[in-house]
Amino acid sequence: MSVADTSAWGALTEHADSIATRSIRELFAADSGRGAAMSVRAGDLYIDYSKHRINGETLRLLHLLARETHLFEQRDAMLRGDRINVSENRSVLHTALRRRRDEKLFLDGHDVVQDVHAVLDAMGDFTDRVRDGSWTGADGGAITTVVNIGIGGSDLGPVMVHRALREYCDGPDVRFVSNVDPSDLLSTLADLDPATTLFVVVSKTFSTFETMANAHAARRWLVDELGEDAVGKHFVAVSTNADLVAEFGIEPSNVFGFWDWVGGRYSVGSAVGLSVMAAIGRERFAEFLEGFRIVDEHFATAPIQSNAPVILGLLSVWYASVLDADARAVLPYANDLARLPAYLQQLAMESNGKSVRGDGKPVGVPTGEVIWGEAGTNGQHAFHQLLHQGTRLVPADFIGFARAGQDVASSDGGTAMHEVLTANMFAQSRVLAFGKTRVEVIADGVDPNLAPHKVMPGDRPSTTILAPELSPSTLGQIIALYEHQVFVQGAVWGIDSFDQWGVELGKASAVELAPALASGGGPSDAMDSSTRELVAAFWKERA
Ligand SMILES: O=P(O)(O)OC[C@H]1O[C@](O)(CO)[C@@H](O)[C@@H]1O
Repeated sequence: MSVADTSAWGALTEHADSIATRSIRELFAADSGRGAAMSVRAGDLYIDYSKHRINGETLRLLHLLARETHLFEQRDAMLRGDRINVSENRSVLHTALRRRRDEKLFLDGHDVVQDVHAVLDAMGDFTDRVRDGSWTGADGGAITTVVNIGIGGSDLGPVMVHRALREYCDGPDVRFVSNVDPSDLLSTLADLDPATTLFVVVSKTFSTFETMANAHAARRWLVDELGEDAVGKHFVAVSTNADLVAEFGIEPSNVFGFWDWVGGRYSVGSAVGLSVMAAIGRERFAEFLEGFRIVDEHFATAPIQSNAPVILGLLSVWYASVLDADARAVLPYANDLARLPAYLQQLAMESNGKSVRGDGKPVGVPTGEVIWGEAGTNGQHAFHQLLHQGTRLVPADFIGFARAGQDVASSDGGTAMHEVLTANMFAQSRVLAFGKTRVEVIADGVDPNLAPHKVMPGDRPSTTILAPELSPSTLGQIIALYEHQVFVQGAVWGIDSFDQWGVELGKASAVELAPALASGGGPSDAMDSSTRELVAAFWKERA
């Protein structure tokens, strides 16, 4: 059944008209306990969802929507390993990656938790050796730099986590190459010595064009300097495709596997996190996985009223589908989380940027969200103007931390910079929600002619996620929170959130066009007129 055919859907669309008559300011005025009532804890995360365009009736109807779309049955099906990725006939078990060693989860009669821990042990042994210098390069020296080559889910997770846990990195320098733009690889290798460099080629399929192009170029760079025999000491792989890895020349003992039941964008807790483990060590990586597990447990067991991913997932459906919001801003008030918006773009948009349901029928309501953002306070000096006074509805997620890893005094010498940062975060969500009326502006002595420019409409929704500190555990908790939020959206919409057919045609088209841009190529009459002219312009410029 389409979400649009549920009784909750009809009631929510009617309810949207009535909630539109009451601003967030009015909703707060009517209930002095709203801030406490509309907040929830998941593990170490305190999540405030009070500054939304909702009241008790909205939540009641969203809960009804969850029940009518069998959200909890779908959650349980995912967690026990049913093949809920219907278009690829696969289980979806990234949650198995964070199960404890003594747990069991049988898939087709086989305990996958044992497999997960066997790979984690192998990753731990390998990264211990890289970190303590006993894994040596071809000339007997220790490895000082690890270069992760991958793209999409084989890059965004490791990049984001490595940067987020910067203060925990005490292993080799780790760098990332993803783009097929040669400048990415060349600038990364420019100051490196092949003798002390280790490449981790990460590709679930081991056939992604960009990754293979970069891996082969890196291989040539290494072999030119150290010879063919050096490859085994300087290349390891993370993949589910053992045959193609062997063809590349990487020894089976240097391959860290994962499984078809881990989607690329859900894979940072698998062997895809190998370079992160090299940077932070196996103990910290275990804490990272434990963070995920804490929120997995919460998602699996908390009642609907206090289940954070369920609440956040239903709220995002409310905005995206009922209130027609196209976008959501993700605003981490932590510079080390600067890559979180990019990571969440893939997680949310590759998962739910779809218009048909798992059964191939149209979803029938607007789906997906354009996720974007920037670390605070930088965003305040760029796009917050539109958030505050523009005409578009853009719900925002603020993410902050009570403690900074390192802190310094602010300009007044008394306040710490982290306190200023957090004051900015709280101020932004407050101003977005409550705004400033004309009466208040004029009471401040503003010229009435200028007042319209200074009125802040308010009524701009946001969620605030506050954690004690940015640590491996809290980072795992935040990622799992978002993973499950995305699951909830997809389940309500009836979407298969775990395939990505939409990116395939573009890849095939690039392969088809490549000869026209390679030497001896050029425009052809078979091309559409725009592509033909672009190819012609490309060749003209090259000449
Ligand atoms: O790990 P692979 O197989 O190289 O794929 C990389 C990325 O390409 C995609 O398949 C499509 O962009 C992503 O889902 C995936 O994360």
